[in-house]
Amino acid sequence: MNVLELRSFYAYYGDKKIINDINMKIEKNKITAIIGPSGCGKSTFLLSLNRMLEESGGRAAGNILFNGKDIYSMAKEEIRKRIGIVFQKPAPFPFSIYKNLTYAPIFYGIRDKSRLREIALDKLKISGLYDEVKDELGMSALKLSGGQQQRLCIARALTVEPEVLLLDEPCSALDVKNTANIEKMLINLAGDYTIVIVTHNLYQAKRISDYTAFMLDGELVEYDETVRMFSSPQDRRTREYIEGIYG
Ligand SMILES: Nc1ncnc2c1ncn2[C@@H]1O[C@H](COP(=O)(O)OP(=O)(O)OP(=O)(O)O)[C@@H](O)[C@H]1O
Repeated sequence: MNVLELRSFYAYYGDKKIINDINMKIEKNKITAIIGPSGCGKSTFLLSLNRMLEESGGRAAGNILFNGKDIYSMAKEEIRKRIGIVFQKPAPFPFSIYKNLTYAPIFYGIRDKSRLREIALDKLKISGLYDEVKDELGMSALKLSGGQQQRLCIARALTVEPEVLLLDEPCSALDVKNTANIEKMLINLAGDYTIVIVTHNLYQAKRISDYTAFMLDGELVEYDETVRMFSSPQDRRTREYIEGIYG
């Protein structure tokens, strides 16, 4: 079953076409990796999926269906709640760890203190941070390490129970150990959430994703199960990209 479907989708910054006629279905509760050379439009693609494209000054044309409904006909707040996003640079709010985790649920109307605590602790556990911070929930999130901050940002994105989690190079500022922690977490999350991850790291795409999409100059060149894409790419350009990086 697919959660998101792009139909003849285009994205522009000014007159410049960044995304060119993408048709694609994104499978529910799977990890889909978006790969491609720098500047090919991966981030623009991701921002399009929850309408943050507009905030960054871009413009969309064509359709993106979310559970069959066009996201451009839905309220932005609803889209943001149901399709969360985490960026490359960990960016916790300059508040306590606990407040980072209750901020969005409070914004969306949850007032019950025990419910808020339950949400915060649950997401900390999911992110694997609980044991590391359980006695310091009142501490500023900015005092956490970079890897912990990024796990907190993912936990925070999950506090409003999105269906889809978008991640834009979430590990590129992290070391190997922190990257491994996040990859493990994402694999665990995939049973309950649909994950779309932009990565320049082909090994990462191979390790964690079920499907991989290869983009070039704003076009979707090839989209397939990750195992197939890496073992027998159908398009010469995909093969060259994969081989170029490896070789
Ligand atoms: N806010 C913006 N305003 C104008 N042009 C932009 C904006 N954001 C991105 N672009 C342009 O859109 C094109 C695609 O950028 P994008 O960030 O989507 O590529 P990318 O594949 O994610 O690149 P990288 O791997 O380097 O992050 C680039 O030419 C970039 O300069």
